[in-house]
Parts: sequence; structure tokens; C-alpha cells
Amino acid sequence: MLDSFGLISAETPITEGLCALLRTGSVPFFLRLTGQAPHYQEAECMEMAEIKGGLDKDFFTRMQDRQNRRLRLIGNLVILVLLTIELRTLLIGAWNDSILVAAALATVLVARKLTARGKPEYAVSVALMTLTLLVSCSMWLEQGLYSGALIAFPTVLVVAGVIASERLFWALLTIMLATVALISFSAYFGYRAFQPLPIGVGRWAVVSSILVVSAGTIVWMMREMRNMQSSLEREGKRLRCSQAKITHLVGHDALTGLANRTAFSSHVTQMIEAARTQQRTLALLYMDVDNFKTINDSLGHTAGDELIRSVAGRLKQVVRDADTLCRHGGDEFVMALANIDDVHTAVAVAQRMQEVISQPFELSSKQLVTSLSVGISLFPNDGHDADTLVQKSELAMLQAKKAGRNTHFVHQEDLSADSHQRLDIEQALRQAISRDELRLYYQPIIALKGERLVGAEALLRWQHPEQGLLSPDRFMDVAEQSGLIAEIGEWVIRRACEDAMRWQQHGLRLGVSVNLSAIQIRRNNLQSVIVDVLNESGLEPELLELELTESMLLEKSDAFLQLLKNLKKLGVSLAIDDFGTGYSNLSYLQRFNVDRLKVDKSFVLDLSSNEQNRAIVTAVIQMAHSLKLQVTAEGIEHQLVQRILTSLGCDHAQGYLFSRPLEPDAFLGYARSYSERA
Ligand SMILES: Nc1nc2c(ncn2[C@@H]2O[C@H](COP(=O)(O)O[C@H]3[C@@H](O)[C@H](n4cnc5c(=O)[nH]c(N)nc54)O[C@@H]3COP(=O)(O)O)[C@@H](O)[C@H]2O)c(=O)[nH]1
Repeated sequence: MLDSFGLISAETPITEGLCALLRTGSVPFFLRLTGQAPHYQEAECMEMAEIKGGLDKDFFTRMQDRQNRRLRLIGNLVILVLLTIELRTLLIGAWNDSILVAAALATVLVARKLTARGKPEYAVSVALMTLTLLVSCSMWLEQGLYSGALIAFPTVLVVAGVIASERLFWALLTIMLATVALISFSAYFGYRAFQPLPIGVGRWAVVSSILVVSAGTIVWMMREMRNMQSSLEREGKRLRCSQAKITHLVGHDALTGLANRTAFSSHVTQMIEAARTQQRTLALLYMDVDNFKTINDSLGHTAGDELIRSVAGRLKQVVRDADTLCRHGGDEFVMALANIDDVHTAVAVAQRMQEVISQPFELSSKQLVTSLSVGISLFPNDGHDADTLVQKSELAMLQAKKAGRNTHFVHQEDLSADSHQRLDIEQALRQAISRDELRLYYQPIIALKGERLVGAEALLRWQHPEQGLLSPDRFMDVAEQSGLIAEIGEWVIRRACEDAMRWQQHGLRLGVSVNLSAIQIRRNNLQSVIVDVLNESGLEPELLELELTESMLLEKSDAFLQLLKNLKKLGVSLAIDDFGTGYSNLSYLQRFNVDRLKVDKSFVLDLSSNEQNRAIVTAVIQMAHSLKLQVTAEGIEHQLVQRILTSLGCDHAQGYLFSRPLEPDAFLGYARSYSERA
């Protein structure tokens, strides 16, 4: 409806205020709204439609109804006046006038009909045009310019000027001027004489009626205009409110109420301009909540959202008016610091941010502690536009993550190259998972007593399409930092159990060991993954060994202890991998009820020549046996080392001497030939 009035179309900039009342081609007045509201056009089409709909129904329909009522009222008044005049003309026998007034009456009745049928525009046009012609005729036939009907002309023009089309207005004026000219020149050149009639009661009545109807119409129109103006002001306010709401939604993040990426980017662009003009430094802080994914996965998305809101609330407290803070994505926030002296100010703010976030959060009656990794980039050193600065600060943040989290890093070009590489690896690793490029290789584990094959350690590889077979050292870091290890780790457990079942189908009952990452332990679903995999593959739990590292045992939470207990209850065994390289605390071994120690290869490789390592390995084996733990030695490359370990009573052995890690089919062949030999 609005579009058909030509008021607001989707392309028209929306209002910032009322501007003017306009005359239109139809009866209702309407507003022309001017001014630019830059964000409005970004709003959803749906919201635009809502605003249009709101104006359409509530505003214009109301206005139109009211005007139609008024027009009917004026029509009635005019009929009354015309009837009075008709009576008078009949009484005095002014037959010409009588016919004209009867014609005017008929016209007004037709106009009323048209208004009742919802065509007030036609009604007004017909009425005004006919009235003008009748008045002109009356003047021509009777008293010329002496006629009292002449005073109807200005009134007709005022009414036409306000409620009729511009074309009709000019047409009426032309007719009036032509009439006046015709009468004047006819009289001047003597074609026709016009005489004023004596003034009496009748003339008084006609002139007064015309004046009353004119005054009534004009008063009505003025009132209408005032009413209209206040209604439009109200509508204007409503529009401004809607506009403000839409502008807010367009530029803000719904969860935290902070600026979103789009708004932030335009703020930062302005800040960069200002910094350039004032030759000042600007800093961007890219902040990432450490371990958010784990928190989100373990406590659920509602708690995750609550944490994000609380983090945003605390960060806001540190922000100055001149600075800008935005939520850049899931658990990432970016802040622009205006007018800083140097990098030290940015670092101080980063520290302050870390400090406020390191205080415990109260989430659904649970206390939760987290930290913040912050990357800093500076204008003009690191870039000249918002995107580059954000990108550089993100790379610096990744460096902070790499350095162990809960720290901050200032962007440096050489570090950036490394981070770019890491981002590339992460991207490629994601594709590797979906393209099924990951492989499991198996390294045989031999029981030294009797030299029997007892199982294999599953070791991950990436069959890279261009770089060939990659060992975990090339991608494990990235997998852990990106959280991809959770998905990869689950795949490893599943594939290892399925392969162990396949060996059984070939008559080989062998154990399989898989390495766990700390991130898998921290996620809440490890136990259910293992239960599912054992059920689905059918592997006996005692054939599955989970390898933990010593550092994982430093996690002293009740949940971790319970997890290990539950895993033990399932029947799977636990081994401590790389034993000797970490915090070899005996009390941990007892407390966590592990089954096996795997002596790190760094002690084993040169066992035959290194007295110190031999002493360490001897002590580890004795200590483990006294705690009823089994020992596996890793990294056996020479027979002499095997002999020494056998003499020391080491239970199992693993190393290149027996075999390098083998792809599944090769391992099956190896295992078969081993069993045939036995
Ligand atoms: N969380 C997970 N970690 C995994 C997984 N698969 C492997 N890894 C870890 O990656 C690290 C590197 O492993 P990899 O390159 O496979 O190296 C293993 C062996 O190839 C190597 N090895 C074995 N015998 C010898 C030997 O005689 N000499 C020698 N120089 N190296 C040898 O040792 C690695 C096995 O180490 P460990 O796990 O400590 O038993 C490594 O830390 C893996 O743990 C995975 O699926 N998940």
C-alpha cells in the first residue's frame, strides 16, 4: 500500500523525522519522510515489511476513514445550503438559477454516492469541477462579477489545493480565470451587460451560506491537518524506535549485546583513520577463552552461552569509552584500543583482561575456572586496515595458545609465518578426516619370556596426498590445539578395536594399545566412546590397553579419578607411556591403579652402553614389579639390549629390532609368520 502511495519503497532511505505534508493525487494526505539512516537498509526485508505493514493498517486506513466521514458531513452541509438557495430561487422565480442549483444538488448527491462506494477522489473531482462550472454559468447568466457566487471561487481553490490533484487545481483555476475574463471582456466590448441586483435578505442568505460552508470546510481542513501532523509525529517516533531497534540488531551480537564483526570492522576503520590523522598508535587484542570447547562439550551449550555472556560482562568492565569490544565468533572477542602510547599499554590491558577472566565463574551453581589467550597487533606496524590487523592479532593469539595458553603474544612477522603454516595444517587435517586419509599402523609388542607376539601398539599416520605418509609429530600438535584430536582419537580407538577383531578372525588373539591425548581425557565422553566401541566391535575389554602419559596423572580432579576407575571396571587396562620422562611419582601409580609402565625409549636405546640408563631401567623394572605392575620397554633396536632387558626381567618389548610400525595387512602377515614360528 505504501509503495502505491509512493511514500517508502525498499530503495527509499527511511525517515529520521517528519518533513512536510504533501498534496497527492488522491484524497489522503501523507508524509514525505526524508533523511538517511545508514543502517536501516541493512535490516532484514522482513523487518521492513513489518514496518510497512504497521503504517499501512494502523495509520493510513484510520486517516482515510476519518476523511471520508468528514467529506460526507461537508456534503450534507452543502446539500442543506443548496436546498435553501433552491427554495429562494423558486420563490423569486429566478428559473435559470433554480436549474443551476438543482444541477449542483444532483452533483453533490452523485459525489456522496461515489464517496460511499469508496471513491472519494472521484467524488471530490466531480464535485469541485461541476461546482466551478455551475458558479461560472450562474455568473454569466445573471450578475457577472457582481454575483455573490464569486466568493465560492477562492474556497473551491483552497479545497482543491489541499485535497485534490494538482492537475484538477490548475484546471479549476483556468476555468475561473476564463470565466472572469469572458465576463469582463464581454461587458467591456458591450456584448453583454451585467447589473447588480439590489441587496436584500435573499442575497444576505446566499452569501452567508457560501461563507459558512467555506469557513466550515477550511476549519475542518485545518483541524485535519493538525490531527494529521500529531499522528504523523507519533508514527515518526514509532518508526525511529523500530529503526533504532533494527540498527542495534544489525550491529550487535544477540548473545552478549556487544558489537558484532560488521559493526566492529567499521568502528575500527574509523579508529584507524583517526589514529592516522593524529599519528597515534592503535592496538587490537584478539582474545580466546581457553578450553571453551571442552567446557561447552562437557557442561552443555546453555552453560557455554552463560560463560560467554559472563566473559563478555567482565571484559566490558575493562573497556574505556574510546575503545571498542566485539564478539568475533564462538569464544573469541576482539578489542580495539584507541590512542595508546606504545605496545606496553596494550600488554597491560591484555594482562588486565586475563586477570579478570582468571577469577572463578559461578555457572549453574558450579565454580568454573578458565583463562584467556590474547594476541596483540598494532597499527601502523602490523597493518593499515581492520582485516589485516584482526588477522595478525589472531595469529599472535594462536602463538599464545601454542605457548601453553593463559598468556599473551604481540604479533611478530616471523611468528606469523609459523602460525600461517599451522592454520594451513589445521585446514588440511580437517579435510584429511573427511577424505579418509588417516591410517593406523601397528608396532608389534613381544613378550620377552618365550619371545611371543602378544599385541601391537596402534600408531597414527596421515597419508597426505602430496607429502606422503606423515608421522604424528607433523600434525599432532595442531590436532590437539584445534580440538580435532577428540574426533581423531575416537576414530583411532574404533579402528584399533575393529582391526584387533579382524586378527581374531585369523586365529590371532592379540592385545591392542592406543595412545590417548589429554584432551580426550578432559572430554566427558571417553567412557561412553569406549563402551560403544567395545560393544560394536565385540572385542574383549582385556585386549584393549589405553596409554596415558605421566603428565595426565597430574590431573587430580575427582572426575578424572572416577573416569579411570570406571575404565578399569570395564576391564580395559591402563598403561603409563614414556615412563621416566615426566613426574615419576610412585604414589600416582598406586592411586590410579594402572597396570603397566612403558619405559621411554630414551632410556632403552643406548641401554647396552649407558650405565646410568641401565641403572634407571633396572630400578624401574624392580619398582614396577614390587607394585605388581608389568613393564614394557620401548625403542629396542639391538639384540644386546633385548638380552639385557630379558635378564632384568622386563615383561614386554617393542622396537625396530622386532619391527617398525606396519600397515594393517603387513602387520597381519608379520603376526601370522610369528605364530607359525612359535
Ligand atoms: N594421542 C595419540 N598420540 C599418538 C597416536 N599415535 C602416535 N602417537 C604419538 O605420536 C608420537 C610419535 O609416534 P610415532 O612417530 O608413531 O613414533 C612411535 C614409534 O614409531 C617410535 N618407535 C618405536 N620403536 C622405536 C625404536 O626402536 N626406535 C625409535 N627411534 N623409535 C621407535 O616411538 C613412537 C611410539 O612412542 P610411544 O607412543 O611413546 O610408545 C608418540 O608420542 C606417540 O605416542 C595416537 O593415535 N594418539
